[in-house]
Amino acid sequence: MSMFKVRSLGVSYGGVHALSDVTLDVAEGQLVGLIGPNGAGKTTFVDAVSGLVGARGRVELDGEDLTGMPPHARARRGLARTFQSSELFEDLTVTENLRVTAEQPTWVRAFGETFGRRTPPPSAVADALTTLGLQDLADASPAELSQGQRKLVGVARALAARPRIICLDEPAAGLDTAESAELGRRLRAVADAGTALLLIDHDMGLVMGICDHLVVLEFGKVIAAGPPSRVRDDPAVITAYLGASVVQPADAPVPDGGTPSPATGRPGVPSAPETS
Ligand SMILES: Nc1ncnc2c1ncn2[C@@H]1O[C@H](COP(=O)(O)OP(=O)(O)OP(=O)(O)O)[C@@H](O)[C@H]1O
Repeated sequence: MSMFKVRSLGVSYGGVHALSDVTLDVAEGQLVGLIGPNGAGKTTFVDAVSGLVGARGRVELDGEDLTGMPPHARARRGLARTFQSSELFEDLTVTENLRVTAEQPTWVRAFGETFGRRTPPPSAVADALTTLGLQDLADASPAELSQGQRKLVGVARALAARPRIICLDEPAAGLDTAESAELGRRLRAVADAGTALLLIDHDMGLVMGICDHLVVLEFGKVIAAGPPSRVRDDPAVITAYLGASVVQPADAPVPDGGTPSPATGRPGVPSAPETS
């Protein structure tokens, strides 16, 4: 059953219709990928559902209407997100970075509990470190971490707030293949443990390999949705990624995910990862 429901979401920046009538569902523990060429509206979607930009339509979490709520109120109800350029607090250890989201000031906690709001338990930080495989780095400072580890800490920090869903905006950007694969394994573990994920990324090996369901945007509209195996063969998706002028036979080799097509400069057609 759908836990996160978005209905007919629309966003316009002046005359630019960045999103039009986008509907999307995420079930508990489901990992849904939101993909599309550059400028398709993916970040705008996350900005809109998290309340950072005004939008038409409706956003619902666990049956509660979030539409019109400010970002902090949506976060309090369990909607977390990461940013494309999410930075860690460099003066804090990994554990302390997680505590920033996990621990609320006493008065906020008391106020929230009075009105029945969720309060993350003390184990939230330890659980997030374990799920992301970061226990051995708990006392490290961000300067000591690799790029891949920093991304894992960013996800752990969102997870430490015990959200119902995390929207991840390009978490694999800048990672090498091995780091991206490790991130994928950890994201799958987060979802399998019950936290829903909405994953935006241009790394098609990652997206195709771990997502349960994909939604594809082009020019702010949904052009395809379904399981990865079906979406990757959808003619509208192939055209969106390669450009309308390029006709690609079904069995033709495809460029790697994220590699610009020479014809269009757009990222490669979604391709399934190789399985070993
Ligand atoms: N603040 C803004 N003001 C005006 N136009 C904007 C603004 N933010 C985004 N846009 C436009 O909205 C459209 C969608 O942009 P968005 O960043 O959501 O796409 P995206 O799919 O996330 O792209 P990318 O994969 O490159 O990150 C684009 O045409 C973009 O130029």
